Amino acid sequence: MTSKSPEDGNNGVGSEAESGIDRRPQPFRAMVLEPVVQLRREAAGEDVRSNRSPEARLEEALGLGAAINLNIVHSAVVRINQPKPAILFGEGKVEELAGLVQAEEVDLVVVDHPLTPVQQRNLERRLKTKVIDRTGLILEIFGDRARTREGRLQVDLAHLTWQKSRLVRSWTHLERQRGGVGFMGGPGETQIESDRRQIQDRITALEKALEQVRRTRDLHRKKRKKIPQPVVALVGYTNAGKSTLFNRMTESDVFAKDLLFATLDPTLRKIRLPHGREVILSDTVGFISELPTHLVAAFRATLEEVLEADLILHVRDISHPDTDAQAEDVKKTLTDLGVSAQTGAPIVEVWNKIDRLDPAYAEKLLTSQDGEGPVALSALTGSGIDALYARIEAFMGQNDDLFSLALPVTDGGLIAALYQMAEVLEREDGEKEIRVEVRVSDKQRGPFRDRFKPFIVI
Ligand SMILES: Nc1nc2c(ncn2[C@@H]2O[C@H](COP(=O)(O)OP(=O)(O)OP(=O)(O)O)[C@@H](O)[C@H]2O)c(=O)[nH]1
Ligand SMILES: [Mg+2]
Repeated sequence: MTSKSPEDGNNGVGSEAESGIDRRPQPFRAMVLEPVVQLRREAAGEDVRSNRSPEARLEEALGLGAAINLNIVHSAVVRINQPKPAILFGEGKVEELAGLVQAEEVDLVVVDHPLTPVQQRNLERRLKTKVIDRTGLILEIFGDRARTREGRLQVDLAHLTWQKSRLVRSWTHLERQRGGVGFMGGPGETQIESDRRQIQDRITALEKALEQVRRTRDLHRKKRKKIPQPVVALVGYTNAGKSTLFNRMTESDVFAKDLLFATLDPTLRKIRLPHGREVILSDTVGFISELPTHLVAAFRATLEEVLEADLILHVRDISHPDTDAQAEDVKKTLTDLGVSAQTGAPIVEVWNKIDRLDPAYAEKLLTSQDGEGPVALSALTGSGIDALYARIEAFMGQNDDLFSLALPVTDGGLIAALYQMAEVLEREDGEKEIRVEVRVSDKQRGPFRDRFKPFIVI
């Protein structure tokens, strides 16, 4: 649940002074490179990246850059015949890039490909500027977005674990927090080296703090479990439209933007479906291809809402050229998280953004829904949303039980408990007893019977 405490403010960078003076540092002049390793593509039969064209991948990388407000002055797909262990690219290419970095006054080079610590360091030396890879960039975005205490702790932990595993100087948002000015202001290499022990100490401290936060969360969740509403979780690739759909369904206004990783902290809200049933809807962080595994792990706690959901809606941007590859990535991440078709909650695909499709095709999708396959809709315009409600209701309703009860009017506690555990469909207050018709969900059936058995009429 998103909670804002006074300390949950900005991460330091980009916060504006009360006086209204904009103290934001100028955006970094960045260069984004999309390496295409020919050999690797052939060898990597199951590499999902190879399902995407280099241009599409570059575009996503640019989106990631934009998500952290980089001023991208140059971008290119770079073909590599054989990756060089020391510098990834060929000698000639590095020379050329170094010239470009100088000419364009580039402060940061993003390489959308995993870099070994050695490659990163060598490239930084040769290009005379900061170099980060995809993981580094995603960590930066997450660091920038995390608003709740738990979110920040998780990102810090993921960042430190990553840093420790690489044992190499790299700028991090932690350094910025320590008072640096933006990306470049961190301490020097020797300091990081000497900090290595401190990194471990901080990791231990963070793990402890997270444990505490999680315990509190657990308590909240246990409390929630006592309420009868089932949980419906929205998952999907970043920018698929989860938050937009969440806002439409909850009539609320969570942050939804054409921005990768707009949402980081989970949000839960209760909604009433057209037929009266109440469910809790949860919006969460989006997934992306090659989401670093330790980041997935760090966000496990956050994603527990998803793991424990009664129904998962997999929101897809069906208008995106890479929608199939994105769907594969999401499924893979869900599997990594331990949600599978066999063991986890049922998953319904929601094909979003049909307003961007050819109208005839969109119409066909809308009219050919069979109540079993994907639900096509537009979160933006609202068309098709009723079919989604109907689907959720069908899912929720299929295991419901209806009961008639006669309760003594004198027992207020009992009646309060009834409203906690069941959905009251009808109520008739008599002199001595209250007659009610109720609907009880699958997961409440056991406790409900234990408590109300003597009062059940039918
Ligand atoms: N045309 C169109 N645009 C949509 C639709 N749904 C969402 N969008 C747009 O897609 C962009 C991303 O929407 P979000 O709701 O922020 O996506 P998200 O899945 O929450 O993204 P993250 O939080 O980054 O994972 C926004 O610019 C939305 O306005 C839709 O049905 N049609
Ligand atoms: Mg979102």
